[in-house]
Amino acid sequence: KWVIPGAVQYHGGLALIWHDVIVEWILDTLTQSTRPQRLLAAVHKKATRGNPRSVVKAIDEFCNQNEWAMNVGNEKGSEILDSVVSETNPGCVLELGTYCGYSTVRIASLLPPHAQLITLEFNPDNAAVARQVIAWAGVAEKVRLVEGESGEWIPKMKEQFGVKTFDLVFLDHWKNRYLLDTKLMEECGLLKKGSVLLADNVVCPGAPDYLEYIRNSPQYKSQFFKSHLEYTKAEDGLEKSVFLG
Ligand SMILES: C[S@@+](CC[C@H](N)C(=O)[O-])C[C@H]1O[C@@H](n2cnc3c(N)ncnc32)[C@H](O)[C@@H]1O
Ligand SMILES: [Mg+2]
Repeated sequence: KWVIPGAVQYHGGLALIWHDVIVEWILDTLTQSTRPQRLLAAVHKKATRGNPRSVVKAIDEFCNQNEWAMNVGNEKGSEILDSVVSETNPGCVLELGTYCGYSTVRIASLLPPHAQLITLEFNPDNAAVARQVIAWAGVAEKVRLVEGESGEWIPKMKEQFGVKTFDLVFLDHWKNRYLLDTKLMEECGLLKKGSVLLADNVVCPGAPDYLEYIRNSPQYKSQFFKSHLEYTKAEDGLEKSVFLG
């Protein structure tokens, strides 16, 4: 366990430098493994195969007790992401940024029968871990994990996967891509009246250009949900934006 200075818990920028750069580098060096590999080991040890909520719980325990990781986390997950998924009851979902599959499992476990979730991840090591986490959770048949860059794959969604439009898009990849990929989804005709965009980390690390666009565009009705950066007390939140067509 790490004794974390108060400033690191409450200051988003410091928290990210500490957990996502310094501690990760130290632990990777000491253990000769990667954070996603350690997270996967915790899933295998603590979660029940075929039980998605036990996978989510095992990852949250690992991140609260052992080491921070960039999953959406339990606070934002249970209070915002789960509610939006349940209210939207989507048939077709796109997730941008899979990492280890934590939010993928959370979303997939709430989908109605026959719904499909496509999740994009460009880091092959993360994707390899995510595949195993998704399989362990027993939600693989609802999930198509696509390895590659969002900018390259969004334009191929219709032709490669037969997608008409997405009912829900969870944006949680690198923050400078939120705006570009939203405009790309619009251009590619992937949004319809009522499609919901849910963007994580709009405060920390922050996506100011995205917020400026989505809050001022007459094509969206947008709402902010205040919360905290995953596994910390630093300010963060999600932006839910409904496409009005
Ligand atoms: C914050 S993590 C995702 C966390 C995950 N949604 C969760 O809550 O469990 C962001 C991930 O997006 C991936 N990523 C970043 N930019 C991307 C892009 N343009 N296309 C595909 N993947 C991307 C990164 O490799 C990283 O694994
Ligand atoms: Mg996030």
